Amino acid sequence: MTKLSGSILAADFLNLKSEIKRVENYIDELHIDVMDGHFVPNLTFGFPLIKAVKNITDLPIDVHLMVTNPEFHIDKLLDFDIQRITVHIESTVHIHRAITKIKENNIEAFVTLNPGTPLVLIEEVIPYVDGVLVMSVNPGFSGQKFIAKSIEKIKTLNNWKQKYGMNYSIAVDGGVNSSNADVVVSAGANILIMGYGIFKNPDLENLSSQLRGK
Ligand SMILES: O=C(CO)[C@H](O)[C@H](O)COP(=O)(O)O
Repeated sequence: MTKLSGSILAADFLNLKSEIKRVENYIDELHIDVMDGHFVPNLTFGFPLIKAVKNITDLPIDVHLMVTNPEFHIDKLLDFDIQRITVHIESTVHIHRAITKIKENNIEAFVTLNPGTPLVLIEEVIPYVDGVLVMSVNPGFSGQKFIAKSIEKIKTLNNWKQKYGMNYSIAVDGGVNSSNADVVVSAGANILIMGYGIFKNPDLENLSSQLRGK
């Protein structure tokens, strides 16, 4: 089943409540990018924003830590009743420790990798994760163009499910929209994270009815 996840980076933050209310019936979850201006060249609010979003909606929340030393922040995130924490392979030398800690607290753990990072770097932790997020843009900003080579990564990850006898999720984030969503799903992705594709989409109802449940 394909899930749609709204990346609030593309929302109008001055009207965050109405932005979320406008899309919440058409999506399955919200994606919050926490950026530190160091791991990625952009800054966002961390915990106060998560708290604000939790007060607005009951949608499940995926927190994507685009920060160096993500393990410094996992304890604090446990206070927020979130569905998932996504951690970059490039951001810590202790990825196994970070994943284990997240899972011990009954939160889904996803590992993610930048477009320039080969899949082989995450292979060792595949047996421990609930899912893999393929970054299909260089992280930091909404509204960038989908990097076509990401399709190969999605296909390989899909094949690895058999290799490892696992049924982990495959999420994709960056430049996904109405025109390429079908290709991304056919390659094996089951969670489509979209900023512009959801918050700036005048025909979200149509996209949602086409993709959800597929
Ligand atoms: O991680 C991201 C970019 O770094 C975001 O999730 C981003 O908001 C995706 O937006 P879009 O779908 O418009 O590319």
